[in-house]
Amino acid sequence: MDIRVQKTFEALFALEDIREMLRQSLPGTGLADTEGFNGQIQHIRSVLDDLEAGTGVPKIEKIGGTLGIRSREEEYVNIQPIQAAGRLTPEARKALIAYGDGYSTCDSCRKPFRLDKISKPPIADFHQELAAFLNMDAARVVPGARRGFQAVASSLVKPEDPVIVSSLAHYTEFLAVEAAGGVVREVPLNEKNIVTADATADKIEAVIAETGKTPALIMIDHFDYQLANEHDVAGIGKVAKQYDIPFLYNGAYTVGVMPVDGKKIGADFIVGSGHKSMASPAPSGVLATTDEWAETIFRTTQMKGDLTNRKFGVKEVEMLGCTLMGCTLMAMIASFPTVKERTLNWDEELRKSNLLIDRMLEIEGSAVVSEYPRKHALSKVDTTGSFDVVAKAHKRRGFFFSDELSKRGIVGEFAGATRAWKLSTYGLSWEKVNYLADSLQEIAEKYELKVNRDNL
Ligand SMILES: Cc1ncc(COP(=O)(O)O)c(C=O)c1O
Repeated sequence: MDIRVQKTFEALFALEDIREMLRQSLPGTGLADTEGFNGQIQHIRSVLDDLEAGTGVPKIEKIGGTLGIRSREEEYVNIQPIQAAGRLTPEARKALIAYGDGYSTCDSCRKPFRLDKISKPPIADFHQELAAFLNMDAARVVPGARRGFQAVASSLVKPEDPVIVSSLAHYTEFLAVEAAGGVVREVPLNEKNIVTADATADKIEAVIAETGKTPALIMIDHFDYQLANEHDVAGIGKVAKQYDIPFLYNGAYTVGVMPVDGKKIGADFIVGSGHKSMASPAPSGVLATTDEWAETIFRTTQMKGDLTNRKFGVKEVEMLGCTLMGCTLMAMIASFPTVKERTLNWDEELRKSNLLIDRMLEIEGSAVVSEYPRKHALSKVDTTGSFDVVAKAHKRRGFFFSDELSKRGIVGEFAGATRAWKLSTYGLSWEKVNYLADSLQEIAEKYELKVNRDNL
């Protein structure tokens, strides 16, 4: 179904739901049956009827505007670097409405009273599917990848313990280590801005020589947030085994967009971000582990009340009992079939990413800062020698570029950024990627920058 039609159906269902809720909560007030309300529902219905009959063109923009629906994906080419793979599926949007109440997932919570054990809706099954999806033994949902780092660091890192991270590690890894009292030790990048297995082993040796302590944990991002370069996680997994150091694989930029096999990588922990890469609302994420570590990370409380003797033995300490409740989790579950499916199309996403970068490199003075050819849909480019030259002489300065892009229906770049900036092609159709590439070259030529189309 056309995405605009799908969204319109959703809007209709939402309005009908709201009307029903108002009828139930405020019966007899007529609030739910005003002329405007019913008229709007009627109007949307007729538009959809026309569409079905093949006779009408829907004025979706108008309907979307009335309901406040964000329509950036349908009407624009959105190159926002970090939102692309987190955008919700229509199924997730429906789940948000249906499960909006905070504890709505808990209606059928029965013994042993824990989120990951609930069978209706099928939350327990989802946890198993998540673990299988990552080829790990156990999984929990967490409020963001950062809470996954925190759970692991808090379980394994003691005060003053060194923890190995990448020189491109995300700041939330630093904070997780700091909260546990540990100290980060960064692995340097090689000349291609990659973290290698050898450099990791050297850093471990250096830390042992300096502190007399074996690091308590290694945390490495498969693709980092600055350049989206791919780091040698499988090699680092082997090094971690050799030194007997637990290894946390940060899949914030991979879990949900490309296949991730925890056992193959040799990861003891896999952390993913729902709102970054799993078409889920914030804050959501996943923490998966092996049987070897599950009891440590998902340990249950031993605490007993001194006056009441109360115990809550089934609750997991690091999860604070239960984690994602209500619509956040249900939307994650609703998107999961699509998410699983789309990881199989990663090669195609890479072809689109490379097509765009190739065409951008045809603009004289443009460069790619990320490794190239691209292995990710997110890239950092440097247009200091092209669009920024124009910006310097333009009365709108750096904003000329955003003006030109938005005139062409392209959004999501950081307004005013004409030097080094990030963009993502994730989820864009071929048509949109080609249009984007054409537009960039068109803007370049408009301002007399040379475009070498030799590769075409
Ligand atoms: C590489 C990387 N790791 C972790 C995170 C944190 O993810 P979350 O927002 O799910 O906690 C981010 C978020 O920007 C990231 O880019």
